[in-house]
Amino acid sequence: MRKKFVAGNWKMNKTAEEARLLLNELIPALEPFSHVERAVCPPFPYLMMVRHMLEGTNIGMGAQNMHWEASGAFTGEVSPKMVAEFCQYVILGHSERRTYFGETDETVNRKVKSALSTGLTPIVCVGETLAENEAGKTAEVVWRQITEGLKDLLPEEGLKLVIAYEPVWAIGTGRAATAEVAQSVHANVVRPALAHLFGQEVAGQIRIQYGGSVTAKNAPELFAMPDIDGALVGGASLKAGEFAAIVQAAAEAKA
Ligand SMILES: O=C(CO)COP(=O)(O)O
Repeated sequence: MRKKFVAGNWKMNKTAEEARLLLNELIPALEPFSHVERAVCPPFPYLMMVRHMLEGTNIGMGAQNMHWEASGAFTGEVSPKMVAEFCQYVILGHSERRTYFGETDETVNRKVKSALSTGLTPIVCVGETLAENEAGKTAEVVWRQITEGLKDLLPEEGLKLVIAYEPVWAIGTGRAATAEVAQSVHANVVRPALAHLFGQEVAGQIRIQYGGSVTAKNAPELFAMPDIDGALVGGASLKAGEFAAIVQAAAEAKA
């Protein structure tokens, strides 16, 4: 049985004060749903503050990116160790990083290996663009992103991964994939690609989140699907009530 996992990707949003206010509301609202794994992923400058605020709760925290090198002359970058001082998770290979910051399957692969060797749980994002989707290339693109992005890992490392399927056309558009479409990609592409790398048994234990315009309204339908093991939430994670309602939907899901 895979434990549902809902993470909020705040992206480049909120002032420190707004972040503090959001968490003041969010922490008590998330408290009752401890059988769902839940995490917030704030911008780097707030990690220390948020770590303090989450002390004594079982709400996790992730960073939104990191470099693969341990240290050195990489102006503006943050190392895996720096992230691991504060966080359990790190989002890697988000489509916004691939699109705007030149990340590739190869750099994602380096980052995943570094994150794992530093004890972080990578949330590895994959997903096709609208053009790729319309050209019927979803399976091909997602298969490549997984098999290249996660290559040369041992099955026991595979076990520690979380995958987020985030179709680019669904991100921030208000046009989420239907539960059936997301389920089909999770079950027919993502999990088989994981099985190809790590074997069926390991693949069956890896959580696959869906991301892209997840709201309190569409979350119950998504979470009812057998291979949708949670969500990576963008816009809706910036509002305490909305994010808590998504976590509640995960807590109440039958699948
Ligand atoms: O990119 C996302 C999470 O990483 C999804 O963003 P939205 O929920 O705003 O569509």
